[in-house]
This record gives sequence, C-alpha cells and structure tokens, in this order.
Amino acid sequence: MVSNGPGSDPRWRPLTAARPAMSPEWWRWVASRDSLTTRLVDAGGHRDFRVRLLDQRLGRPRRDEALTLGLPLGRLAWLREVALCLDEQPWVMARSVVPLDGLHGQRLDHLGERSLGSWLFRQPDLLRGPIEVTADPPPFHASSGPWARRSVFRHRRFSVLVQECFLDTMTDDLGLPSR
Ligand SMILES: C=C(O[C@@H]1C=C(C(=O)O)C=C[C@H]1O)C(=O)O
Repeated sequence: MVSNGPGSDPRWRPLTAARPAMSPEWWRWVASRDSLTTRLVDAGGHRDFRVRLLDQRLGRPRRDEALTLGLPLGRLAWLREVALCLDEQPWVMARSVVPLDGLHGQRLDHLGERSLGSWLFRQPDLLRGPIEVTADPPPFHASSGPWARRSVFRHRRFSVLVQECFLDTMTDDLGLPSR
C-alpha cells in the first residue's frame, strides 16, 4: 500500500555532499541522469526486467514530497509505487508523486506495469532537476538499501517527483560495495 504514515522525513542532501561516503561504483548508479530502467535492463544481463506495480492512487504526499514539489500540505496528488525487479527480485523501490494540475488527464494509471521512465524519457524538452540523496531508510517502504535518491522531472506543465531506493538485493546481485 502507498504509505503516508507519520515518521520523520529522510535527510535529503545534495549528491555532492554524499561523494566522500559513496563508492565510485554506487556513484555511477546514483548520480546517473539518464533512464534507470535502461541501466537496470542492461546490468541485469540475462535476467528478466519487470516493473511490479505496488499501488497507485490519489493521495496526500508526505511533507518532504509536498515541499519539494511546491505543493500546499494536504493537496492531493497522484501517487505511484513500484518495485523494479530482475528475475522477480526487487532491486529498486520507487515512489513517484505527480501534482494533479500538471496531469491534464494524462493520468499515469494507463502506464500499468510499463516503466514511468519509458514514457518520461520520450518527452521532448524533458528537464531533470538536481539529484538529492539519503542513506536514511525510505519512509515509504520497509526495504533496506545503501542509498536512496530523488529528483523532479518537468515537461511543460507536467512535473513528477521520482524517489528511488536502491536495495541490498541489488548490492548483492551486482557485487556492489556496501556504500
Ligand atoms: C524515471 C524512471 O522510471 C523508473 C520507473 C518508475 C515507475 O515505473 O514507476 C519509477 C521510477 C524509475 O525508477 C527511469 O527509468 O529512470
């Protein structure tokens, strides 16, 4: 379920602030600005890639999400949570928040289990804001992992806050450093 429960906000920091603690191997993943979907498919090799839709609905963003999107607290938005899986093993948990005023009916529910990135990166003049990171546990999922990141994509009046948690399963399957 999409969680909007109480709990402290993660301590999001600019990517560069995490540099000394982040290994070069992880930097190549966390700092990448192209499609994570494409990178996961490539890194997965023979493994089958799949987006597992966990939930998507109208809901109230968390405080840190609303602040990042410039939304008044309590304003409804479109919430989508997925697991990006290789051979049914979740490697990334993602939660996206879309303000309704930018949707003009482009409800993302038509996406289903197609990757948000497969649509986003086809949009002309797509802009991606700065990437922020945290080593705090993601408030929207109980899974654990070394890093989580977030950034805002904009395309005309559409905007979406995309948050991605890289999981320990990905660390193990790709033989990445613990941080
Ligand atoms: C933004 C991208 O889309 C990915 C797919 C998502 C989805 O289907 O909900 C969410 C976040 C991303 O990990 C990407 O591929 O870079």
